[in-house]
Amino acid sequence: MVDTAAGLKNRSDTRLRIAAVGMHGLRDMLEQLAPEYAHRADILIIDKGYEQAVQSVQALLRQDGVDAVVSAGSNGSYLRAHLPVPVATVRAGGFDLMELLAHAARQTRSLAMVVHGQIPEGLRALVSEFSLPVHLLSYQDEDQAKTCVQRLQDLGVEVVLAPGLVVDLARAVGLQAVLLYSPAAVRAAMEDGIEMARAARAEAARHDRLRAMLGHLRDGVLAVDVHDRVYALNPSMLNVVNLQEADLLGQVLHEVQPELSLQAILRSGKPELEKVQQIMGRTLVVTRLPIIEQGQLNGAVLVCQDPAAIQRVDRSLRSRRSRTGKATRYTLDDLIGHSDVMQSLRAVAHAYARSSATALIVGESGTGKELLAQGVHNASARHAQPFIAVNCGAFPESLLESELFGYVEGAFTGSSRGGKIGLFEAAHTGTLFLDEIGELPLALQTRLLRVLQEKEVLRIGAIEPTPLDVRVIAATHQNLELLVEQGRFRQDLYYRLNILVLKLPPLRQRLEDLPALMQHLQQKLAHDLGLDATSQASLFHALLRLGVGYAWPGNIRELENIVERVLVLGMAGLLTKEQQLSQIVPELYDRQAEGGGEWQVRQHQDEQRLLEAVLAECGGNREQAAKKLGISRSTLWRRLNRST
Ligand SMILES: Nc1ncnc2c1ncn2[C@@H]1O[C@H](COP(=O)(O)OP(=O)(O)OP(=O)(O)O)[C@@H](O)[C@H]1O
Repeated sequence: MVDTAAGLKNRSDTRLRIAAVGMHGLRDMLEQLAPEYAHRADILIIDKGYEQAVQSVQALLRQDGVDAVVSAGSNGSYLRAHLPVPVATVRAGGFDLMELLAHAARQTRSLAMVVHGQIPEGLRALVSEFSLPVHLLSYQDEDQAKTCVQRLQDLGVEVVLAPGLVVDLARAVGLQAVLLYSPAAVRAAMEDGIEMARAARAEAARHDRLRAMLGHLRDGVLAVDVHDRVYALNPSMLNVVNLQEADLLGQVLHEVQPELSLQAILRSGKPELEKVQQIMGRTLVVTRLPIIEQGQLNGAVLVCQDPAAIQRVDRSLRSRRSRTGKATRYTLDDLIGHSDVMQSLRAVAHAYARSSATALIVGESGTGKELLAQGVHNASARHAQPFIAVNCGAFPESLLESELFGYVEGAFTGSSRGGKIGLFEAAHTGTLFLDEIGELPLALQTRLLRVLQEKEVLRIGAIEPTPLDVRVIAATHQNLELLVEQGRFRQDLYYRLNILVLKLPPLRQRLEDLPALMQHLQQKLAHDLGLDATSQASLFHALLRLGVGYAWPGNIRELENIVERVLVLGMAGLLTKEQQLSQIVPELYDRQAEGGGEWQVRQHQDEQRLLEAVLAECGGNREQAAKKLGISRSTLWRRLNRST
């Protein structure tokens, strides 16, 4: 952070130190008056002018420090311009000056008064009002002071009232000169100096505290004054903007770093809270605040937060508050099936995992939509972040709204204290799986569209939206286009969702995957149930045979249920013979469930693909293939012939 009080080392517990700078007459007066202030400050008298005086004060600053300087005239102005500490100057004027003037006018008719800088208007008025016989002259620097003395001689002035420098020059050419500064004016300057020193000490202490505080902050902080000039910043801010302190400190912010500009705040005096902004190629959460002191706008502060840091805190809060986040179990490797359609689906799913765009999974119930969604999430860069699944058809509208979007405290009667985060927020940085999206009521479709477009969520009853980074994967078993036509699904939302589409085929269209699926489910369930399934090989052969001729309306979930049923009953000794299968899995025997003529035709095609797949797997060995399918060699031969 900038050291505004450059001359102040950490001396908050030591005595104030005042450098009193003056030569000749002023020096004498300073020496005379210094003991009066000995109990309040160390007064260090410097009998030098201009550059030499600056060097002496700087040497003191380097040693034990100086809190303030007291000086007068052009020397005082010079010191003020060249030193980093406050400078109090002796001011000649007012009643004090009138008294001096009246006193001198009584002694001579040829009087002059010389002042440093502008001749005060009051002095001019006084001279003309009382018709005082006084020449008024002024000077800015040493050269002008010499010219001034020359002029005094030309005018035939006998007595001159002037600052120390002119007094010396005048006396050197034989003029009678009186120091312009009265003891009262010098005392007033000493008082000013002590007051300034005290204020500077307090400021330095405040500054140190602030610096220590800002140094510990992880957020980048920067402050500007009313003129947009940077006067404070911390190391974190330099990290954020990747700049050196000198690039910003003392600079006009909007000129050197327009992206950070605080001008709007300096104009409006209104805060701008937590805006997500790109700064130096980084996404940051930026807050801009006005600095208002005693009702006056005195500057502005910029706070830059790294969203990753916020998210870490946020996530731990969310995980404490939300128990809804499900652990994912599946990867894309768990999506069993070697059929062409499944192979290309897996490849497309891997490609979609690389994107963060909204994805839509279409498939009948039980085809593995959630498995696929989890697989995409786990193959994506978000895999370590939450995966949250919600079934849009499982809640009444009002409940679903608060589940999805959350609410603020007092949003409605009965709302919990402190409000509640919605599933969108709970899935922040991760994936939200919206199952049965076709069931989403129209009003919520509008809200969902807003979230997808704006990437921010507005809790029920809230005014400020919360920025959000969630990948949405929606799923449906319905024909969304048809729902759009019927006015039950928003067309714009449909187009938003219909970007990356994954179509899961029903099991009956990929019966060649049946053996692998059945084997996988058998092993998985046996493992889950702690059973040994190897003894049931013949039962499963029979099951596979039956399955090939079945329409599987419940798809893989149905297959899973049947496999489980056979496994459990078989192990319990209640199912020992193939013949008993008709009682255990009657659906596989029920021709009604096959769904009519069209299915029959497709079923034969599927059967053909299954036979060919198994045959290929066994390298054309019909005996092995028949064994695998649980049918006799002759049946296999017959079926292959029937298909051709
Ligand atoms: N290709 C597959 N490979 C292995 N298991 C699968 C496959 N597809 C689905 N499953 C299993 O089938 C069951 C149902 O899958 P999932 O819940 O993902 O289906 P869904 O389409 O989301 O169902 P619904 O639409 O009824 O919610 C799960 O236990 C899943 O593990």
